[in-house]
Parts: sequence; structure tokens; C-alpha cells
Amino acid sequence: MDVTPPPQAAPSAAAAITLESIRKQYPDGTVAVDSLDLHIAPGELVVLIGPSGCGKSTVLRMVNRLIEPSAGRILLDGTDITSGDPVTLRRRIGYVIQHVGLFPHQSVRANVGTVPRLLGWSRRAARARVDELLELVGLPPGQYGDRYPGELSGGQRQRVGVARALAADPLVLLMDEPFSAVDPIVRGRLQDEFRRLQAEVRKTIVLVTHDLDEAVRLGDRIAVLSEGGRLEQYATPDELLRAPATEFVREFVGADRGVRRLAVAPITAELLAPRRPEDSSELPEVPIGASRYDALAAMLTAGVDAVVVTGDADKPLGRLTRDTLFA
Ligand SMILES: Nc1ncnc2c1ncn2[C@@H]1O[C@H](COP(=O)(O)OP(=O)(O)OP(=O)(O)O)[C@@H](O)[C@H]1O
Repeated sequence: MDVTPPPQAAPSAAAAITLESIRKQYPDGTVAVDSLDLHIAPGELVVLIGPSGCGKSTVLRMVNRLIEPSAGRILLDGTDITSGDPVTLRRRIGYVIQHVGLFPHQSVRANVGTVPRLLGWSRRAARARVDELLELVGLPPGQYGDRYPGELSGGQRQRVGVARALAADPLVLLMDEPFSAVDPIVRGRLQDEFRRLQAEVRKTIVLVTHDLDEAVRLGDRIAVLSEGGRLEQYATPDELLRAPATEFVREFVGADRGVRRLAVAPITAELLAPRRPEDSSELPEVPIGASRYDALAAMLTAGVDAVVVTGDADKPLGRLTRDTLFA
């Protein structure tokens, strides 16, 4: 697989986020987040997940200071953001919420161009950026740029929200249940598109969701929180599903975690057994590095209990049996 970025891609800004002993106590005494430490690398997509009321949105909104922390520090690339002007800060941080919050009386182009305009970009530069982003989120500007939000589907509005959040090349993108207002089919499509988009722009993203499948699909790492913003586990989707760190996480990820994991756990060399002479004619082939789900699907389709795993130039490397898929 070629992972070299296309030569025309401009380097895009992405900051590391560090939460240090961050706490939020609301004026009525509720401690939404007690003392949370979390580090997010530049360009990483971290999902915050946990039961209702555990403090996910509070954590997210402290990063752009829509909510002020009661204690602790938040650093962007090592600089404390808890002092300084919150409005300036918010212009460097994209924010996408469930019900997008587009301006209904402004065109799609005007909506996406909001922050560049506020930042004083020239009309030409702003327009070029807006059109580039609309193209990137799959809404060709010639067709959609002059429409109003009321003339779009829910999924299209959500894409405009994402384009708007990315318009001024933010350091960080915060997303609070961004895909939950659309039906499951549109949601799946938006998630796929969003993954492709993230592979291209590589922003540092913090995404809040209730949906474990969404977390597993999108997250580079997942932070599982329990009440009071307590960090139960912070791990890759594969690790979280393979080895829940606490009883809370084990229950949260559910009894079917082995099945969910098939989609995110790759086929690796150590799972393979030597080939048998009769294998090549009988068994389907699956490339190394494909997901274990792909291997299971190939087995079920062919009605067999094993596949031949291939490497470079389709060279057979070994056989993978159904039992080892869950290892
Ligand atoms: N303005 C407020 N004043 C007092 N308590 C609040 C306020 N906002 C949130 N809370 C409380 O803080 C806790 C965390 O809320 P938060 O919205 O961060 O949770 P969440 O994990 O995002 O929940 P959900 O998944 O239901 O959206 C909850 O107990 C909530 O009732």
C-alpha cells in the first residue's frame, strides 16, 4: 500500500493535547470530572466513550473553553490554554456537534467561510479554501455552494459542519456525537468518508460518542470513562477489545467483544500454521494485514475452516484456521 502523501497536499497543522489533572465542578456542586490526565498525539483521533453523564462532553468543552476547568491544566503543543483569550483559541479549534448549528439564512459557502472571514482572510483565499473543502467532503461546490442548509439532507448538513470546522485549518477538531442525528445507513457512510478525510488532513481529533462500533471504527485510541471522568482504559480498539483493563470496561465493551474485534485485529504472521500440500487448490486466499473479519468472511463464503494467507506477489505464507481468529 502506498502511504506517501500526494505532492500537492499542503502540510496541515495539528497540535498535541495534554490534559493534566483536569477537574470540573459545576456551581451546584456536581463534580463532572474529578482529576483526568490524558495525552493525545498530533494527528491522532481519540474517542471518548462511556455511559451517559460520565463527563465526556464536559471534557471536550474544556478543551475549547466553552467550559472553564475548576483545576488542572490543558496544553496545546505544550502551551497552557487556560489563560489567554478564549475567542481567539476557539478560532484555532474546529467544533462539530450533533445538530450542526449552521446559519439557516446563509448559503453553504458562507457557512463554511465563517471562520476564515473572521480571521480576515482575503475573499479570494477564503473562497478557494471553501471550495476545496466542499470538494473534500463530497459536496461539489458548483452544485451545493449556493444552497441553503434547509435545501440539504441531514447527512449533507453534517458534511457542511465538518467542512466549516476544518475551514481555517484548525490545530484540533472537537466532535460531540457528530454522526448520531442521522440514520444508521447514512451514519455508516459518513463514518467511512470521515475516515478517508482524516487520512488526508490528519488533524488531532477528539470525538465523543455513545456508540462502541463508531469508537472502534474511527478511533486510533479509545478512552473509556466512568462517572466523574475517571479514565478506566486508554488503548487502541484492538487492545481494548482483546484485554479490557477493568471489570467496568469488560462490561462496557460487552460479551461480543471477540466478534467486534475481528474487524480491527489484523492477520499477523504469528497466527499462521504451515501450509499443507492440498491447501492451494481448496482454500480461499487472503492477504496478510487484512482484517480477521475478511478471513472469516472468506471462510464462510467458501464453506471451509481455513484460508491461505499470502504476502508480496501473492506468495503463500501459511494457513489460518477459524480457531486462531479469536487469539
Ligand atoms: N451546567 C451544569 N451544571 C451542573 N451539572 C452539570 C452541568 N452540565 C453537566 N452537568 C453534570 O455533569 C455530569 C457530566 O455531564 P456531561 O454532559 O459532561 O456528560 P456526558 O458523558 O457527556 O453525558 P451524555 O453522554 O449523556 O451526553 C453529569 O452528571 C451532568 O448532569
